[in-house]
Amino acid sequence: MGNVVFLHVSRPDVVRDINLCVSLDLGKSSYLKATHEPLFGRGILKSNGEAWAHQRKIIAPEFFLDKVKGMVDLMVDSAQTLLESWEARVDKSGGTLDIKIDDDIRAYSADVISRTCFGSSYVKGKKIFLKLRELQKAVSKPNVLAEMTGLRFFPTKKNRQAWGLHKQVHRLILEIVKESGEDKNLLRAILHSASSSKLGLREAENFIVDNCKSIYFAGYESTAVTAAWCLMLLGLHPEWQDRVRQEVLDLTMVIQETLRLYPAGAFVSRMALQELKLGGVHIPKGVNIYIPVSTMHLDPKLWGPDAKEFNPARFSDARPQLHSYLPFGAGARTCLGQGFATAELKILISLIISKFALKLSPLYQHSPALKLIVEPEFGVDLTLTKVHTASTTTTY
Ligand code: HEM
Repeated sequence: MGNVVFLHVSRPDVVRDINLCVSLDLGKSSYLKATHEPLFGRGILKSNGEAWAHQRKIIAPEFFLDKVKGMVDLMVDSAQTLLESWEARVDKSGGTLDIKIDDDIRAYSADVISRTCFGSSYVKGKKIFLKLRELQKAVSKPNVLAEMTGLRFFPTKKNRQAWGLHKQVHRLILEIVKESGEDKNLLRAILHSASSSKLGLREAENFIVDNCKSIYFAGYESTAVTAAWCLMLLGLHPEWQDRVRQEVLDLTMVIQETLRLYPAGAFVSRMALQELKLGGVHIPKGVNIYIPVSTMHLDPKLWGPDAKEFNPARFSDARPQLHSYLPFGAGARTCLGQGFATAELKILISLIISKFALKLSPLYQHSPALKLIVEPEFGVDLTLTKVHTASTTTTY
C-alpha cells in the first residue's frame, strides 16, 4: 500500500495540477502497467507514455462529432429493438409491467457498441459481452485493494479463473477480427495501425485484443449503468419525466445530474511520472493517485446544501466549477467516448420516456456497489405503463 495516495479532499485545484503534470510528462515512459492486467491488458485504458499517445491518436478520430452523428441511426435502430420488446410485454401483461431493466439496457449498449465500432451484430459479439461481464465480476473483488497491493498477480483460484476467461475473450475477439469485412469502423482503424506498427504477430494480436477489450468495456458497461441510474432517478421523480417529454433539452440536465450522483467511474487515477507536490503533499515518482469522484461530486462546499439531492435544474444556469465535475475525467486522458455516450443515452432515454411512464417499483433495493464501476447491486426495478403523447423533436 506504500505507493498509493487517495486524495480524499474536494480540491479542483489539485485535480488541475495532476492533469497538468501528467500531460507534461507523456513522452517519458511506455507501458507502465503490468502484463497480467486481465481486463484491459495494454490497451488505451491502462497504457501510458508513448504507447498511450499512439493508441489515442488512432482511436480518437473514430469518436469525433461527425463520426458520432453518423452513428445516430444505428443507435435508434438498437433502441427500437428494446422499445418493441417492452411494448409487447406491457401489452401482454395487461397495460402495466414490472420489470428489472438492467439486462435489456446492457443488451442495447452492447448492440450499439458492437454495430457502430466493430460492424458486427450483437448476436456475434454476445459471447464476448458475457465473458467480459464474468471477467469483470472475477476481477472486481477485491478490486481497488488488489490493484494497489499487487494481489492480482498471485495464482489464486479467482485469478486463475480471470486468466482463463481472459484467454477465451482473446480467442473470441480474434475470431471476430478474422471474420470482419472491409467496412470502415474502429476495428479496421486498430487493425490498420497494428499492421503499420512493425509489431510481431503475437504483439500485433495483443494490441488488437487489448484495445477491443478496452473499447468494449469502456463503451458498454459505463453507458449501460448510467442509463439504468438515470431511469431509476426518473422513476423516482415523475415531474422530471413530464419535463423531458415537453422539452428534450431538460434531458441533458437530467443526464448531467445522474452522472453527478452516480458517476460510473468511481475514481480518476493517475501515476506520478515524476516527483510532485500536490496541494502541499509530497508525492514521490511512481505513486498512484486516486481521486474519488463521488466525494467531490457530493461535497456541499462545491455544490451547495442540496448536494445529495436530485436537482437537474442546478445545471440550467450555473456551470460547475472547473475540475469539480469529473464524470468523464479531465485533461489529456479525458473520456474519448463522451460525445458517443451522451448521444447513446439521449436516444435511449428520450425514446423510452416518449413511450412509457416509469415508476420506481417497491421491489427496488437501493444499493450502489463498486464493481470496477458503481452499479446498482440488485438492479433497477421499474413499473411501466404506456403513455400517448405527441412526440417531441429531438436533436442528438
Ligand atoms: C456514461 C458513459 C461513460 C462514462 C461515465 C465514462 C467515463 C470515463 C472516465 C471517468 C474515464 C477516465 C478519464 C480520466 O482518467 O481522466 C474514461 C476514459 C475512457 N473512456 Fe469513457 N466513459 C463513458 C463512455 C465511454 C464510451 C461509450 C466509450 C467508447 C465507445 C468510452 C471510451 C473511453 C476511453 C477509450 C477512455 C480512455 C481514454 C484515455 O485513457 O486516453 N467511454 N471514461
